Amino acid sequence: MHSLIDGILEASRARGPAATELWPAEERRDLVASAAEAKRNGLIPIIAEIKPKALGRTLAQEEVATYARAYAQYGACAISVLTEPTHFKGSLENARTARRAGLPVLRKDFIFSEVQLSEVQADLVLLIAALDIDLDRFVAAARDLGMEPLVEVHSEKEMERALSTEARIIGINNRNLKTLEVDLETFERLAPRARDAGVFLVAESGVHSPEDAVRMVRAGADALLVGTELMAGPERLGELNRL
Ligand SMILES: O=C(O)c1ccccc1NCC(=O)[C@H](O)[C@H](O)COP(=O)(O)O
Repeated sequence: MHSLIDGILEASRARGPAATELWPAEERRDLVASAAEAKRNGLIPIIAEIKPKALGRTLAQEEVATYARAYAQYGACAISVLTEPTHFKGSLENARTARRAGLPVLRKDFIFSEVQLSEVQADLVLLIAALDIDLDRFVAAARDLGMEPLVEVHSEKEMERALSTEARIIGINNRNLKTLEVDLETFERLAPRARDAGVFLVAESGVHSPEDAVRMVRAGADALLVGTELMAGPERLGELNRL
């Protein structure tokens, strides 16, 4: 793992868990249904990310709300919110604020203990296979809390591990968490195996142009997760999600 990630995990351990909140089941929003609706509307389903790190600073809640509303307006199928504060300058509050825009919210963080799962309400929660957590246990624990797990992989071995769980949504991260290099070929290489298994497949990271977006869809993505490009201008979503 890159030393940056080691630092993130260390900081999280030092912070300790935030106050527990219980998920009200009737409020849950479904990524798969939302992606299907985007497709019916002629759009590439995009999970648009609120990634303060891309701007090099934390965001005021008003700014988070503005991004979230713009993402909804430009047809995102969900919003990903980085909640990690140390490196990504995110917060749990950002997830709560973003959810008011009406879309499903994915909590994106580095989850290595079950206690973290209860820190904030979300519709989906990211579980990173590379963190070597007990995926079966975490997938079940996330569902128990009313959150759908999105299991992220970056290699064939991690893909097999993810497919051996009850996960219904798998994300292939084009960013290598050991080197931080980004290569869209990663998705193209790993996608066929997941397609055969029939899971909902998300292409994560490295999408910066309509050509990149179409490339990921042609390779089998059911949805794309885009951060940096959209933080520079949420209106870019209106160009990226055109089929
Ligand atoms: O984005 C980073 O620099 C990063 C570094 C270390 C671990 C994870 C990292 N990113 C998390 C993500 O998964 C991305 O924010 C997300 O996939 C969007 O990627 P992008 O569109 O390339 O910003």
